[in-house]
Amino acid sequence: MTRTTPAGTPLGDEFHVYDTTLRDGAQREGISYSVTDKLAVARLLDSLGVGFIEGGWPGALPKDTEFFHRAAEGELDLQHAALVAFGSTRRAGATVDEDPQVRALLDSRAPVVTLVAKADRRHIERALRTDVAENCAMVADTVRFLVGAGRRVFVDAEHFFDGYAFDPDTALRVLESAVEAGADVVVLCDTNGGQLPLQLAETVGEVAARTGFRLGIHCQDDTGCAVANSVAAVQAGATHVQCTANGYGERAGNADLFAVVGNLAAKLGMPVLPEGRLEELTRTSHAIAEIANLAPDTHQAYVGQSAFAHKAGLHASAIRVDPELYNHVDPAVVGNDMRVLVTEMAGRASLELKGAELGLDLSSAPDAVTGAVRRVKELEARGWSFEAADASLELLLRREMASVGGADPVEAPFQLESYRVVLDHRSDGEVIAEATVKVHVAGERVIATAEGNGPVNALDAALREALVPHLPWLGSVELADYKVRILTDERGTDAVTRVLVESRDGEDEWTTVGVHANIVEASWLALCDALVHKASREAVPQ
Ligand SMILES: CC(=O)SCCNC(=O)CCNC(=O)[C@H](O)C(C)(C)COP(=O)(O)OP(=O)(O)OC[C@H]1O[C@@H](n2cnc3c(N)ncnc32)[C@H](O)[C@@H]1OP(=O)(O)O
Ligand SMILES: CC(=O)C(=O)O
Repeated sequence: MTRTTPAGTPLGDEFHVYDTTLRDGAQREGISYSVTDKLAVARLLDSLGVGFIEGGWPGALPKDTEFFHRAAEGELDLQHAALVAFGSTRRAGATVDEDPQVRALLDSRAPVVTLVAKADRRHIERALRTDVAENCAMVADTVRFLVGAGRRVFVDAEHFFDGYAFDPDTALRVLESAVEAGADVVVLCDTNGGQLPLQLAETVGEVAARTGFRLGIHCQDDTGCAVANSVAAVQAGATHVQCTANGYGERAGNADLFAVVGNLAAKLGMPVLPEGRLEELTRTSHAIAEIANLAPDTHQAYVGQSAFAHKAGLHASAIRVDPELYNHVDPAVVGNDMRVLVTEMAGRASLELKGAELGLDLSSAPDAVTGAVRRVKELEARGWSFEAADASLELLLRREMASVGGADPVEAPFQLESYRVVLDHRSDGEVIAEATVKVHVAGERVIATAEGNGPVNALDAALREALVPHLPWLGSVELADYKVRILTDERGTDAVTRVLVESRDGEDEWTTVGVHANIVEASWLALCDALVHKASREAVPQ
C-alpha cells in the first residue's frame, strides 16, 4: 500500500525526513563533535529511521573528510538512511572539474550531495561578487557534474525567502538552473530564520504552483518559528523537510527533528518514520544530547522530561478523569511519560495521582489526602519543594495515611540524640570537616565520628559509621548528588536553605529535600529522609 500525506502525496522516498544534525547542528555555539561522536549520532538517526543524514562538509573540515572516509570504509552500516555530503557550488569564474571543494564531495563517496547555492540577488552580487547568469551557471555546472558522476543531488537555495521577496525572477532562475541540470529537490531555505508561518507557507505554495518542482524546506529558528514554518511548508506542498536533533543549529538553531516528526506523524497522520520508530523519539533525543555534551532541554516539545508533566491542581483533576483531557497526544506514542508534579499548586487529585505513581492507593483515604494537600502547601510556603523530591513526598503521604489509620506508621530505623559538626582550617590551608553523631539504633546508644571534605560529607560519613554495623543494608546507599539553594524573602533577610539530596543504592535512585535556616540542619533533614526512605523499602520489599 502506498503511504500518502493527507493531501495525497505519496510518502516513502517521496517524502524525505532529512537530518542535518551533523552539519547545521554542528554550527551551534558550544558543539564540537569528534568523528567518533558523529558516527554515533549517525547510527542513532539511522536507527530512528530518518531518510537522509547530512554528515558534514568534506573538504572544508578535516573532521568531516575523515567522517566520510570512515563511513565509507565500513564504520557506518546504515540500514535506512542515505548519507549526504554537503558543500557549495563551484567558485565563480572557475571550472567545476578543477574545483577542489567539488572534488572533495565526490571523494567522500557519499551517494547523495547537497549543494548550497545563493538564491538572493543581493547575496549573488555583494557576497559572491558575481552576476545572476554566472551564479546560475555555477549551480548548473556543479549539479550536472555530480549527477554525471552518479550522485543524487539536492540544492539548498540559501536565503530563498528574502531573495524571492526582493527579486522573484532571480530566485526562480536559481531553482530552474538546479532542476534542469538534474537536481532532485530544490530546498527553500529560510537562512536567517526571519520568516513567519503564514507568509512562508504562501511563498511555498506559490513557488510550487509556478514551478511544479519538488520542493524541500530548511528553516532556522530566529523567530522561534522553525518547527511551525517547516510544518506549514509541508502543508503547502514541500515534500522534503530538513531538521536537526533537538533543534541544534547556527544561532538560535534549526527546526527540531523531534517536534517536526512528532507533528507530521501525530497531528497530520503522515507516517514519516518506519513502523514502530516514533516511540524512539524521546530516547534518541536524549542520547544525542548526551553525545553533544548538552543537557537535554527538559521543556522540549514531545521529548522533554516536562513535556507531559502536569503541575496545576485543576489539570490533575481533569487528568484523573481522563489523561487525554490535558495531554495533546498519548506520551507513549513518542516514548515519553506523563508525570504529575506535587507542589503548592496541587489539589486533591494531584496527590491521588502522585500517590498512585508512587504505589500508594489514596482513594479510600480522603482525610489523608486533605491533610497531605494542606501540609504540602504549608511546607512549600516555607521553602520546601516536593516537585523533584519524590521520596520525601512519599514519606509525607505515608505519614498522613498513618495519621488517619490508613497505613502503618513510618518508622525511622534510628533516633538522633545529637550531632555536632566542626570545621578545622589547618595551617597548610586545608579545610577539614569533622562530625560526631550520637544515635540510638537497634537498642544501643552509638557514638561515631568521621571526617569529610565538607560538613555534609562528614555528617553523612559519621551517620553511616554509626548505623551500618547495625543496619547493613544501609551500606549500599550512597549520596549521588547534592544541591543547595538559598531562598530569601523580599526583604533579603531571614534566608532559608533548601537542600536536595539524591541517593542511590545500585538499584534505585531517589531524591529527598530538607529546609532550614541552617544549611547543615537542612542537609541533615534531607539525609534522614533518604535513609528512612531506604528503610521503608527494606521493610516492604518491592
Ligand atoms: C547557510 C549555511 O549555513 S551554509 C554552511 C556554512 N558552513 C560553513 O561555512 C562551515 C564550513 N566552512 C569552511 O570551512 C570555510 O568557510 C570554507 C572552507 C567553506 C571556505 O573557506 P575560505 O575559502 O577560506 O573562504 P571564506 O570562508 O572566507 O569565504 C567563503 C567563500 O566561498 C564563497 N561562497 C559562498 N557561498 C558560495 C556558494 N554558494 N557557491 C560558491 N561559492 C560560495 C564566498 O564568496 C567566499 O569566496 P571568496 O573566498 O572568493 O571571498
Ligand atoms: C543551507 C542552510 O543551512 C541555510 O540556508 O540555512
